[in-house]
Amino acid sequence: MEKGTSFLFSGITFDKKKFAADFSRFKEKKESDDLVESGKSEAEEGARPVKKRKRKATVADPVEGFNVFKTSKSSAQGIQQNDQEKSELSQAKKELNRQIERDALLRKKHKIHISGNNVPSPLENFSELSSRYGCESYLLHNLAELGFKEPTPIQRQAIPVLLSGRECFACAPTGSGKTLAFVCPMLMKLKHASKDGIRAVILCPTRELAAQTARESKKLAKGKKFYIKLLTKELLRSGDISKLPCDILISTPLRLRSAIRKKKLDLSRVEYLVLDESDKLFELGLVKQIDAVVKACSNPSIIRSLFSATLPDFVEELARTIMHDAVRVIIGRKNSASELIKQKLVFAGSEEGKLLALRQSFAESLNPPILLFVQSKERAKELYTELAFDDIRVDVIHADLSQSQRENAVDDFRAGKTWVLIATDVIARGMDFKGINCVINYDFPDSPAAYIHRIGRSGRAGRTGEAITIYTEDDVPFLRNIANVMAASGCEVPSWIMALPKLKWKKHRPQRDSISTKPKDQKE
Ligand SMILES: Nc1ncnc2c1ncn2[C@@H]1O[C@H](COP(=O)(O)OP(=O)(O)OP(=O)(O)O)[C@@H](O)[C@H]1O
Repeated sequence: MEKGTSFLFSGITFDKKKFAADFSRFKEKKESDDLVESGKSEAEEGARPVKKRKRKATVADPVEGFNVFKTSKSSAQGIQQNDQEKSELSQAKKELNRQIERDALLRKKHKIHISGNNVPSPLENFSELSSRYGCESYLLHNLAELGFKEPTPIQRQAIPVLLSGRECFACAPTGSGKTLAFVCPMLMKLKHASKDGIRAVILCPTRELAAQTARESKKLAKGKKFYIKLLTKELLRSGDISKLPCDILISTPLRLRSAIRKKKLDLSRVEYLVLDESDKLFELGLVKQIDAVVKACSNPSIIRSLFSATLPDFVEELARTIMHDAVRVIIGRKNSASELIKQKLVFAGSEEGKLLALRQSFAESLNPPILLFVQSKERAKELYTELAFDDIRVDVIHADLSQSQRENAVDDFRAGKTWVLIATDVIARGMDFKGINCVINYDFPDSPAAYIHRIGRSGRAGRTGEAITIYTEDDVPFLRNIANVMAASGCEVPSWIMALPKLKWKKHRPQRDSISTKPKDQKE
């Protein structure tokens, strides 16, 4: 990728060298004004329109330095025209500078950090979707109906980037509206439903997230007949799905690769590919599947984008190998937790101590909905068995459950039928449960990224939330990394934790004593 340019702290002086790209874009625009009759060029779509210049048709266009055959009259006219051109050029430069300054202020206000060439102006409001990009009324209507008054910071910047036909990798806090940031431009670019094969693909790491994304996309597309399909097991079994009309296909990588292998799908016409929770998708277990999908999406003009709340350097490096002239958008600090979450660390001496502390805190004040994370499905089952007989509406979700059991667990939690949901990391990413009051890390998370995603199930869409992380002696060496995340998002951390040595952290999933309080001979 080419070296990034950030306008964030730029002044108002127009530096031709620094803004060579913008300057040349401006020049190109002037030169092509008479040629472009309708429709916006990519550059025009990106920057706000610079005042259009009407060229005079009376004088033959001089070729610079070769005007020796001109009459004195025409050279006088030429000088006059030159003056006019100069003054128009300086006006346009001023306007461009003002725009750059406005963009910088807006980005600064919303903590939008960018790098890349000719990054389009961020959105000031949703109505710019129609004034700048000709957005259809159904979409604006749906945004209003969903109660979205203002674009979130990631939406302000990523939507114009994608609408300008640029590839994008984006990192923004959990619960900050990344889904809309990629679905909205996708719908706008696709324009109408078509039966010409699959035109867009969204990959999500889990079935639950894929189902949620499909549902949210349909809400945004309401009133417009798009074919938005979730690639389910049933759909995959139902014979030839290659003929199925499908504008947007949403899937997990495993299922999609399986469809590609069985030659059930043709992805050669895909125009847009989104990798949601991209760092998860690039993890060892999934990267081969992603590779297969990326290869199958062979359309040379495909626009790819990567979104996540955590974007480690290795993902950026991988992304650079597949993306062209991409724009990088970071909201706030990279790899940080949402500032809306009050984070706490609690020490427990043993597994028994953990359970006791949990029961006590539930007895004192239970403020559902609560999401409780443990490190494995075995431990999820054990904790469920312990709490199921307490006077709490508790449920559990993990990978050993059938798809319908998993769906029911999510639906009941969403509907408020379940107060406390015990979960493994299977729902740690992307899941949008409205108004979770508290996330409890019953077992310490196995990485800082897992911590950020787990606690990010609360404190979403502008609401506040709470996160409690229980740690034992085994977890102490890893405390510092979590404490760093906490401190970076403004939470207080005991000084002794900040004084702990920094550890290079791979995966921390220690062997823990059983949660079960049943005597050994009564355990299954
Ligand atoms: N412009 C907006 N104004 C208000 N709410 C919004 C806006 N855009 C999205 N939301 C809401 O914010 C919530 C979080 O959005 P979303 O699930 O896309 O977050 P995310 O950034 O993808 O989070 P995660 O990193 O956890 O996947 C959703 O309930 C969504 O409906």
